[in-house]
Amino acid sequence: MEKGILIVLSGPSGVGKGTVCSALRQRIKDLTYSISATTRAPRPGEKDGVNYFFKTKEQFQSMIEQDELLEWAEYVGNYYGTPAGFVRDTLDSGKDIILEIEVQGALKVRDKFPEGVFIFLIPPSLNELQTRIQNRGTETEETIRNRMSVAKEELGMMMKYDYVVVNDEIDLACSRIESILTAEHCKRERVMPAIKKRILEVN
Ligand SMILES: Nc1nc2c(ncn2[C@@H]2O[C@H](COP(=O)(O)OP(=O)(O)O)[C@@H](O)[C@H]2O)c(=O)[nH]1
Ligand SMILES: Nc1ncnc2c1ncn2[C@@H]1O[C@H](COP(=O)(O)OP(=O)(O)O)[C@@H](O)[C@H]1O
Repeated sequence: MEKGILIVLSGPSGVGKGTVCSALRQRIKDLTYSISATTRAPRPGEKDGVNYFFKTKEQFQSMIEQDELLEWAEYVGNYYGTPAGFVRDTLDSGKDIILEIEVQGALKVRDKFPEGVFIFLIPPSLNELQTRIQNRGTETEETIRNRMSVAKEELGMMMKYDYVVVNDEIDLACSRIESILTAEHCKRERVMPAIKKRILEVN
């Protein structure tokens, strides 16, 4: 069986990765989402095993020691990592998987999966980025300052990605990413299952 495609979506905090990713999963039903492990505290409404696997520092350390993580990174005082087994099993079953991770981790994934598709989401402007983080209302003023300063560094890394997508409007950003994925499937001489279904329905 043909392996699935590994997709990495990165971008500064508050750009809309989470929002765009869930909209994309609504549109592309056969896209699997990789749930990361983190030592960050859950935000209101976040659920263990849905948004993240919430871990203590000791549990996270043990995952590193047991070689359970495809990559991991420290980001603004917390650890984040991608469980390796789930990613490999999904790809082996022929399904595409999307990882929503920050830049340092993405570069490590690139070493292991050079054939992956690396997409960087950017805001229309830095002012708009700050407004989005503030309006989300999940961060303290200090965390927002730290995240904005990391954001500027991260934006400097966008040329290391295969594609840069502007998240001005959620629907537009999703369509751009969908087009990228369609093109990547074509490059690999495949038709995305969602498109195949659409064509069959028309005929
Ligand atoms: N390297 C790495 N980064 C991750 C992982 N999971 C999430 N991240 C990134 O960690 C950063 C902080 O995530 P989070 O605290 O949820 O904040 P948010 O991006 O503002 O929603 C974001 O850039 C995420 O994409 C992971 O498994 N590995
Ligand atoms: N295109 C957009 N236009 C306006 N607001 C957006 C857009 N995309 C996301 N948002 C809002 O910006 C905030 C941050 O989005 P989120 O998905 O949490 O970002 P990230 O996962 O990158 O940190 C949320 O309040 C979200 O509703």
